[in-house]
Parts: sequence; C-alpha cells; structure tokens
Amino acid sequence: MNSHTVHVGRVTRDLPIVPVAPGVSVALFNMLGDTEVTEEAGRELARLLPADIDVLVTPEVKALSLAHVISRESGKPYIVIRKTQKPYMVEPIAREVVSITTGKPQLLVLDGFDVAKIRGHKVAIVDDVVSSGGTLHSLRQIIEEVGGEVAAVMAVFTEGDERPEVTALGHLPLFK
Ligand SMILES: O=P(O)(O)OC[C@H]1O[C@H](OP(=O)(O)OP(=O)(O)O)[C@H](O)[C@@H]1O
Ligand SMILES: Nc1ncnc2[nH]cnc12
Repeated sequence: MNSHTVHVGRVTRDLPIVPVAPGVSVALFNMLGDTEVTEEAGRELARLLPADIDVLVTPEVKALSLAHVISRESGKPYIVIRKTQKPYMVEPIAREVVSITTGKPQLLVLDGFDVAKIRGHKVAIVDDVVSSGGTLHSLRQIIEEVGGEVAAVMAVFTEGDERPEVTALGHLPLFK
C-alpha cells in the first residue's frame, strides 16, 4: 500500500493512502489509539491556542482525545459535538454534514445542556483534519446559532486547499 510520511512535532508516521471517493484518495490520519501522536499534537496546539479562548469545541470522534490533551495543557474546558442524537439530550441543536472521509450525511449534535458554556464565549474549534471544510462549516453554524464566537480553529492538519483561518501543524495533499 502506498503511504505518505508526516511529522507531528517530533513524531513521524507513515499514513496509508486510501480511496475515499471515485478518483480521490487521502493519507489517512487516524489519531484514535495513537497516544504518542495525540500527546505531541495536543501539546503543540495548546501552545498555539490564543489566550483569550474560553472553551474548546470538538466533533466526535477522531479528534476527541486531541481536545482532551489541549484542554489538559491549556486549562480550558471542552465540549463534544456528538454524531448521534441521544434521548438524554435536552433540546439538541443538530446540523447535517458531509465530510470528505465519510461521503454521506452525518449529524452533528450539540446537547442543549452545553449551550450556556458556548453562548457569549470565545470558542476554539478543534479537529484532527480540516479538508473540504464541511465539518468546520456546520460546527460554525451550530456555535453561532447558540451565540458563541468562533475565535480560532485548531487542527493537526489542513488538507487539499490552503486554509489560512486554520492554525495547523502541517498540511496533507489530496491524491487525485
Ligand atoms: O473537512 P471535512 O471534509 O469535513 O473533513 C474533516 C472531518 O472528517 C473527519 O471526520 P470523519 O467524517 O472521518 O468522522 P470520524 O471522526 O467520526 O471518523 C475528520 O475527523 C474531520 O472531522
Ligand atoms: N486525511 C484524513 N484523515 C483522517 N480524517 C480525515 N478527514 C478528512 N481528511 C482526513
């Protein structure tokens, strides 16, 4: 299998290149279960986090442990936007999203319990990869709908297009 070598701080990984759509492949970056990469990326991104951020918001699931490390390092709390609506949620706010790696609609759901932690606050969105920007767009819509201000977007990698609005540790090409 072809691979693409990346560096996350002092850690090196060979990412497998996998097809995600007809004629499009990505270097798959899956942090789940990779403690070394998660710790390194989380510490690096925490150093780059603007001081005036109140709260981190991350989408389930691959970026979850990254948000945990940034939270621990920065002392800022984090909120997880889920991908399924649960019966225990209070007045959930949901948006559909199509990411490049999933290719079909998924839900992004904010539990109403968490709205007060976002309303009137400066938010940093945390994700592992920002690619088509579909996930970022829907996260922004949810945060702004409940009165939060997206003041930073932090990711380990951008992918495809350049994204000057994203603070990232590196960039991944799309393979076409
Ligand atoms: O910019 P985009 O094209 O929206 O792609 C970025 C999103 O895609 C991935 O999530 P994925 O859909 O693979 O879900 P998962 O983390 O639940 O596996 C990744 O974790 C980002 O959230
Ligand atoms: N290269 C990639 N690896 C993992 N998740 C992604 N989401 C978008 N691009 C991705």
